[in-house]
Amino acid sequence: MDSSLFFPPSCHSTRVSVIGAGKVGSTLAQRIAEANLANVVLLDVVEGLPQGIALDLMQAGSVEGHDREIIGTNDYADTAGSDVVVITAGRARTPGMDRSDLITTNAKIVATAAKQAIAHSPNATLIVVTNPLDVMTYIAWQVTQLPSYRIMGMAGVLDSARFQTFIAMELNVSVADVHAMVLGSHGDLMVPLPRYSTVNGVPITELMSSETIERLVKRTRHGGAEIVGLLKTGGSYYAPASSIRMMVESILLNRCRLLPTSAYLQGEYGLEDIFLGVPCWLGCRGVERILELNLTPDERDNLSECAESVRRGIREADDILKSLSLL
Ligand SMILES: NC(=O)c1ccc[n+]([C@@H]2O[C@H](COP(=O)([O-])OP(=O)(O)OC[C@H]3O[C@@H](n4cnc5c(N)ncnc54)[C@H](O)[C@@H]3O)[C@@H](O)[C@H]2O)c1
Ligand SMILES: O=C(O)C[C@H](O)C(=O)O
Repeated sequence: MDSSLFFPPSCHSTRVSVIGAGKVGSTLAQRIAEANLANVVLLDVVEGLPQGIALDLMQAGSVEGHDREIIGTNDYADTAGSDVVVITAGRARTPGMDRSDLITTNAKIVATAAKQAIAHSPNATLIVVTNPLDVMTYIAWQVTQLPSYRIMGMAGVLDSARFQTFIAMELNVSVADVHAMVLGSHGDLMVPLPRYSTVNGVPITELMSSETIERLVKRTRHGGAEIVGLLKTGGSYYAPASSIRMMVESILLNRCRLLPTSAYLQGEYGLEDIFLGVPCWLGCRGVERILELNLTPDERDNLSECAESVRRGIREADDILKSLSLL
């Protein structure tokens, strides 16, 4: 029998490359394959790690019932032609650390990873996850020179998911009805927006006292540190992987969902030349459009404070990368 009948020439399958096969990267690979969104290439510097995880995930696929290919590799050539590249490579913080303490280690990792990944996939949309998030997204943009709409950072979906969870837990209602919005930087200064957070359209300001809302806002701002304090050896990864999956899906399926995203600002919210969390429509071109919400003077001031702290981080990262001739 002619075996070519069983192996027709392969056609283009959507491909997502995940750089960094640690907790977040490997969980994301699982989420993407099990949602049947795309084939996945998982890359790490540790030999055997991405290969082992990919093989394990492929074998899970035979039970989960998807035919997605998951490749593990240490070679960027295997990521060629990716539609989306996600960077999760780098160190995670441990108790007592701030995300900004990771700048020295992660700036170098992200700069090298972004450059190599985009060299092999020049048409990809790039999503940065490594912390400190808004600083690392700026670094990736600087080294790749991608058009700004094709590069973004994931944090707002995760921070909003945390706020949504805490609201649902407090009111004892289904989280499916809760929609929340968190803007700004991925750090203690982030800007949760109770005015734009609702239970099936009803603003939470109608459902809770201002003291309760303030308590939930504070818990959201420290949501990452709360998990780091419990896990001790690193940070969260299930909710981050779900959040990245949602962004990847909106891009690959051109769903144009309105998601809080660290995006390049060129005058929006009175800010320029910075990546910061703002509401964006994500579609096949990446950041299709940024929504400028009406903010109160306090909310605007909080956003400016976020921008200042991100700028300090960018200056620190730039100095490190220049000293290493990476910029
Ligand atoms: N933006 C967010 O909301 C968010 C959420 C969770 C985690 N994070 C961040 O994501 C990063 C990864 O977290 P994790 O829990 O998966 O950490 P992890 O330690 O489990 O995994 C990191 C992986 O990166 C790999 N790596 C290191 N240098 C590399 C390089 N040059 N090229 C390729 N791979 C390299 C390591 O070998 C490791 O496997 C951390 O910086 C963490 O703070 C961000
Ligand atoms: O808190 C961390 O260090 C990881 C991540 O940014 C998170 O918010 O869970």
